[in-house]
Amino acid sequence: MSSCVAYVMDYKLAKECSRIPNLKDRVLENIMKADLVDNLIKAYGLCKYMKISAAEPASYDDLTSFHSSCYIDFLREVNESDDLENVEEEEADFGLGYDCPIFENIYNFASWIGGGSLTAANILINEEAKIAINWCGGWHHAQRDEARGFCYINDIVIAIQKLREKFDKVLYIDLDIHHGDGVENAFSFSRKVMTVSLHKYEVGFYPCTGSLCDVGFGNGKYFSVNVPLQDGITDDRYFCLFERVLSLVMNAFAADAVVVQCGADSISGDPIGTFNLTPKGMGKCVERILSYKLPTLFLGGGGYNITNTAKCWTYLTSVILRKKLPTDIPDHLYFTRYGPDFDLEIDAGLRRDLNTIPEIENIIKVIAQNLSNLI
Ligand SMILES: CN(c1ccc(C(=O)NO)cc1)S(=O)(=O)c1ccc(-c2ccccn2)s1
Ligand SMILES: [Zn+2]
Repeated sequence: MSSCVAYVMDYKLAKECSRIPNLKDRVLENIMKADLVDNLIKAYGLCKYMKISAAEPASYDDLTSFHSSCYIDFLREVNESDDLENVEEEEADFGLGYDCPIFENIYNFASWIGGGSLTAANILINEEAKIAINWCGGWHHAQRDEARGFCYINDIVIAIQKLREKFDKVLYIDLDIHHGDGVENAFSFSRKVMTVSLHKYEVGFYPCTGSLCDVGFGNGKYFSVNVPLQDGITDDRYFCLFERVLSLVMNAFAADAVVVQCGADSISGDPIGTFNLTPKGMGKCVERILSYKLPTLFLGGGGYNITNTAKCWTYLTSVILRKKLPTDIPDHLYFTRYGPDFDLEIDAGLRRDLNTIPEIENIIKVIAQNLSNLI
């Protein structure tokens, strides 16, 4: 059955990396997360409604379409090195170490990360589908010449640059609890890419950027939109804010395509995140984005309760496909990971919502003022 939705699977990412000895926890966790998502989507029988595409690895030229050649050359050097200790003195120059440790095969890992979203972008460019999904993508913190915040390659920037070969203006929407700083920085001087990030903004909360007055620079002034939030925001208040902000954005920016980062660390119960959203709440934002009827690329991102992340992205896949799913988790390879409730739904927690109505009204007022400069 032909479908307007394409689903990119990074098969080789998991295979390529699962053989790597002493792979760092965070990287391993991301591979496990991808495997959980793939298996849950398959278990719900959603693949029959999508065109399944295997990710192609990004080439050196693809990676250096955004990242500096000295950064990518260093990743290649590490990849070929048989003694990781002898590259340690340089790693700090490229943000490697701590949150982004180096490991064997790091270049191959990077090319698969970049390749998944690039494959999805090409599917939209070639009109093989109207919507493309890559839950393995969404690494929004990586900068031109350094890894940051568990992100080695900014697959989102690489994909947006590729989309702009056909679509003049691209709207980027970031729903991860963390500010999408790497994508915003890449396009902060551009009028052709509008970045909209809804995120927690609090002293000491990574990456500590994305304030309301952060609007872009030069020619790109007012083409960066930031929605700074506090702990505990709920579905209703988040969607009300999302709807009003995106209405202002769509009125000021005639997008030809949309890219959405759906970081699941915004969902209640995440060990790092402190919002109180549920997949249904994020799903209402996805439905609003689908109503624009534009070529759209959906990507993953953060999410550190990996079974909740798998539930969230499986639910969002069903929203994109307009298929209603039974809430009982179907039997499959990882069924036992979903106990004790074995339920697809994630309930909101009891966390208090620290976002007040006056603060939300002020956010809307300031964003409206800023975007009025573009009309
Ligand atoms: C580097 N950090 C990031 C960066 C990016 C993200 C992210 O998900 N971005 O979208 C999350 C944490 S950080 O300093 O906040 C943390 C490092 C390790 C953290 C941690 C690890 C386990 C449990 C709780 N917290 S938070
Ligand atoms: Zn995040």
